Amino acid sequence: MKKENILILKGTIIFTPDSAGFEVRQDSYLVVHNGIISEIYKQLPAEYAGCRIIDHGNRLIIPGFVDLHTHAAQFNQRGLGLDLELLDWLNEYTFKEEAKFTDTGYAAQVYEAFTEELIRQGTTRAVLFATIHKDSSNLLCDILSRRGLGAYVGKVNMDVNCPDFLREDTQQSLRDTEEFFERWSSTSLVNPIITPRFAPTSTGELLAGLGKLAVKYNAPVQSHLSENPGEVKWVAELFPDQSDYHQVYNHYGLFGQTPTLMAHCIYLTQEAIECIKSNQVVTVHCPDSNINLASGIMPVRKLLNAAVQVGLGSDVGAGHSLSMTQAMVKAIQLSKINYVFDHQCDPLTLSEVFYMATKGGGKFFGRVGSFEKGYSFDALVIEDNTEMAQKASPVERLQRYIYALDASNIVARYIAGQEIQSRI
Ligand SMILES: O=c1[nH]c(=O)c2nc[nH]c2[nH]1
Repeated sequence: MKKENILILKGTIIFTPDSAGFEVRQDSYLVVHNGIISEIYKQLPAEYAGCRIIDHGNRLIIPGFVDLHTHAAQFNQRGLGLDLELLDWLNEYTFKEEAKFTDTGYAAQVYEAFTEELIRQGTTRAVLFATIHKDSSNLLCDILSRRGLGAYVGKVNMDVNCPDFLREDTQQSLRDTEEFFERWSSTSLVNPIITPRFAPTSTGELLAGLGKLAVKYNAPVQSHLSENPGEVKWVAELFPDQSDYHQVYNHYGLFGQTPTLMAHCIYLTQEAIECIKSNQVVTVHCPDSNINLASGIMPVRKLLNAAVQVGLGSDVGAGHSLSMTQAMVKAIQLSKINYVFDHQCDPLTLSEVFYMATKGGGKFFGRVGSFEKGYSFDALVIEDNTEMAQKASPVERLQRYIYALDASNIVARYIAGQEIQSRI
């Protein structure tokens, strides 16, 4: 291996090989070959003599964060209309904001700012909704690629039950989606994902066409599921032939037939939980959004006990921040509120939410989110040089960073072995 292809970082290394606890390697060397983790050493072997070593002293080195669900086009709308529930919030604010993305000039401005904030917050991989507009969706992929981020990007599909200015012709929607796939399928860090907005804004014809595209491109799928009681009732009225909300997606091959993410998953029947599990659908907990729109509390402990995969999402703009540390904190806080009312459901632990925000969510991207051998080197270096840091254990320092410090404590970011610069 040529020495210029080897990167070595020294510091206090923390990650979660599984959700039960942290692996801590104090004062150690993390060795990366061509962007892939090779080994962690306490003493650096002689073969690495002469390689470039970045010595971070006592700083924490942790995996980069994975945001499994957020809406890039809603970045400018953060904090607005959050006294409404889902369906009114969509009609009063969200659809009007997303309509602006016919203008690629506006899209460029928003998507540049959004991408900068993702980087600043330490998110290294994200699964994104754009809008129905093909040109501005392409622009989002261009910007993410240029900045070196890892992402799945969805050109959104909607052909019914939405304002005229956002309603697509079904066949045009499918053609645009296929063009988007042709353009982005074989790129390395930024890839397309099939994205019907949710069942209510989709005809059966659209869902059937998207199911065929998912098979043709072996493409991942994302959508929303069972977020709000009014939405769940509406889906039952719109799709009377399906026994349950999730069956609408399942019927059209959009529920685990290829890797699938479903955001929210709050109001799930036992049948839905079993289908999610057997189809290996990944559920996404969006605590900030679920609080803001008074949607409810996702039954995370119940899903984990049923061996369902759960990741974390910031869900901007219903969530008001792209911070994944705040998503972790809110996931724990919500689980504690839930515990007060239901002692059967233990609160989430720090290592469980950290796992969700790193290796758990990272699985959707492959070997991402951990520092085990063979994983992509996606990492953050955290500076917490306070008096408390001198006295605390590494896990206490991580806990304090997650709860009480912020993005300004991130001093370096790596994605697939490349250092990524925040401009702030
Ligand atoms: O939180 C949400 N944000 C959205 O944009 C959306 N669309 C459908 N369902 C949704 N939920």
